[in-house]
Amino acid sequence: MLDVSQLRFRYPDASHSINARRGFDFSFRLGRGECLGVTGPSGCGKSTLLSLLAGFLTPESGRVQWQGEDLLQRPPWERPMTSVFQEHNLFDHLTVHDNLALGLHPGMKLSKSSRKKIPHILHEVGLEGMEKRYPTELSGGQRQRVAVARALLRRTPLLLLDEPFTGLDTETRKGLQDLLLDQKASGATMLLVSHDPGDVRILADRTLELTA
Ligand SMILES: Nc1ncnc2c1ncn2[C@@H]1O[C@H](COP(=O)(O)OP(=O)(O)OP(=O)(O)O)[C@@H](O)[C@H]1O
Repeated sequence: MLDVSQLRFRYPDASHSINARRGFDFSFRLGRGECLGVTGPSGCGKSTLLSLLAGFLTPESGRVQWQGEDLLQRPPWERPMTSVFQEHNLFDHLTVHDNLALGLHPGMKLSKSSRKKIPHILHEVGLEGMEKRYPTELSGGQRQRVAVARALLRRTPLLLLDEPFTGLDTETRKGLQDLLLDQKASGATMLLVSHDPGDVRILADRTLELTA
């Protein structure tokens, strides 16, 4: 279970937003294999919550536990989670293949069976044959699909998804949703930030509605 309790945070320079000045306070619990839809108006703190969980921001106080273990003590790279943000998920100087290989092994040392996973996942996200392209040679939606593919390959127990379907056509969106539903069925726990009630309805078991 992911147990987030009274996780408090305030941006040091929050002068330009009432919401951020007041500070944020998040509490919820999420079981293994569940998806929490995080919704609310622009600026209510959805991305802030994901950054706190991922360890990119440090809370003033509160608790984040996964399976009873305190995650706040761990640096971002040692937390059992993968994030997909709205953009800037990929390394522009690496090919699609190498971006995915990094998801499988930090030193890109892949076994034979791991190597086979790359063309397979590219096929699954509708990008077969694009291994040698660089992210700058892809559309925004294609880059997003590579980012989701990498998150799926990593198979971490927790997935933090911030508007992962932005800019995707209906068919691609449906394909990625099916992949994420499969991942959920095999036990992945997810937080899904989305403005789209349809995405939330399809993937989320519960919603956390944040207010501005
Ligand atoms: N680095 C920062 N310094 C100061 N304030 C910030 C910083 N980053 C975000 N904020 C403010 O904190 C609030 C929450 O931002 P956040 O990005 O979490 O909102 P959000 O709910 O994800 O919005 P959106 O739906 O538009 O992506 C906003 O008012 C934003 O202006």
